[in-house]
Amino acid sequence: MGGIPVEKALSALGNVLSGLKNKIPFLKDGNDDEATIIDGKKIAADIRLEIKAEVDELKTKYGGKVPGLAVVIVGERKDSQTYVRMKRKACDEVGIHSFHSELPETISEEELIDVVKKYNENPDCHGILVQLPLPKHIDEEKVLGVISLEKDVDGFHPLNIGMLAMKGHEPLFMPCTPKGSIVLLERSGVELKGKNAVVVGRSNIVGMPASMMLNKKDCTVTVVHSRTKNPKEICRQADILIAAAGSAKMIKGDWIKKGAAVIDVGTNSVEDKSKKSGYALVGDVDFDEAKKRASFITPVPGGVGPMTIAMLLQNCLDGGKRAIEGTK
Ligand SMILES: Nc1nc(=O)c2c([nH]1)NC[C@@H]1CN(c3ccc(C(=O)N[C@@H](CCC(=O)O)C(=O)O)cc3)C=[N+]21
Repeated sequence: MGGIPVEKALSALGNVLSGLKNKIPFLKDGNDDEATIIDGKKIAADIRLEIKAEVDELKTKYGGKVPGLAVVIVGERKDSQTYVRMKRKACDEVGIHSFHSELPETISEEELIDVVKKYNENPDCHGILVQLPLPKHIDEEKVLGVISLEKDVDGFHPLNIGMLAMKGHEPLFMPCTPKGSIVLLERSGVELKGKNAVVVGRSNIVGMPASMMLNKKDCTVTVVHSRTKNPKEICRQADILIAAAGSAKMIKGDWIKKGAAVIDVGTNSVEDKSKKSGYALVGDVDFDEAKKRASFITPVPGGVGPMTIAMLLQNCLDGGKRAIEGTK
């Protein structure tokens, strides 16, 4: 069971050791005051290898059956097309079959719902992802609510979110970005139990589920949002800080408690003439300032982003396994 135990253990150990290195004076290299940078790209690549091994195992055991993911994209937004391309490539890499529906901007809500229902009924499809945002004439929640609970690999269905919130319940799937943030902390050896965690932002897809997941991990959680009176003072109490506000570099060095672990979920594109594309991706945290105070910090890009996709693959594998093995 569980793929390649030796490589897996060594890699996990490597991640924890590179985290510990900064904590133990004689192991530490470089500047004492700088945080360990959590390498999301590397951790996501490790996870993809683990997933690939499990997909292969499933395939051998069940006569060639593999998990299947349907990706539904409406319209021609450049960023959505990029994300969808990355998801497709990641599926190919681990051996998950992917189905694609590229639908015109003008599609009606009913037609889109029919596409989702077809995938609900397709036994070779174990996960359905409707790329957000959808065009304005379509009610996102209505469409997401049609996705079968067992195939809700984004974890956005109200019942999955409800089970995440409730004590004594576990959702079938958890949203990928906050789940990826927590896996980054765990694989870096950051203890969560009893810690003060602050989540900046309360969106349905990141901030709100992140706060519930941290609560389930026994953190004491505070949510900071646009109406919070003293966000800086509250952030300064955080042992764990998750920034998901969607505002470039809003979290400055003096918002960070010394030794905090900082996960930056922001992906803001800002103009940058030195780049060929004309823009650069920056987080919600002022990275250069924050790394002087934090003990751990994620970069943007290369932090949470790659983990979002790794967690999507993990959710597909989990859904595919439940369906193929006939368990619930
Ligand atoms: N139904 C749905 N599910 C989603 O999970 C979903 C969505 N809709 N809509 C859009 C957002 C955004 N999202 C990202 C995925 C990967 C990176 C990622 O890998 N970023 C790279 C950089 C990529 C680049 O250079 O542009 C990084 O941070 O290193 C970022 C963002 C998933 N989303």
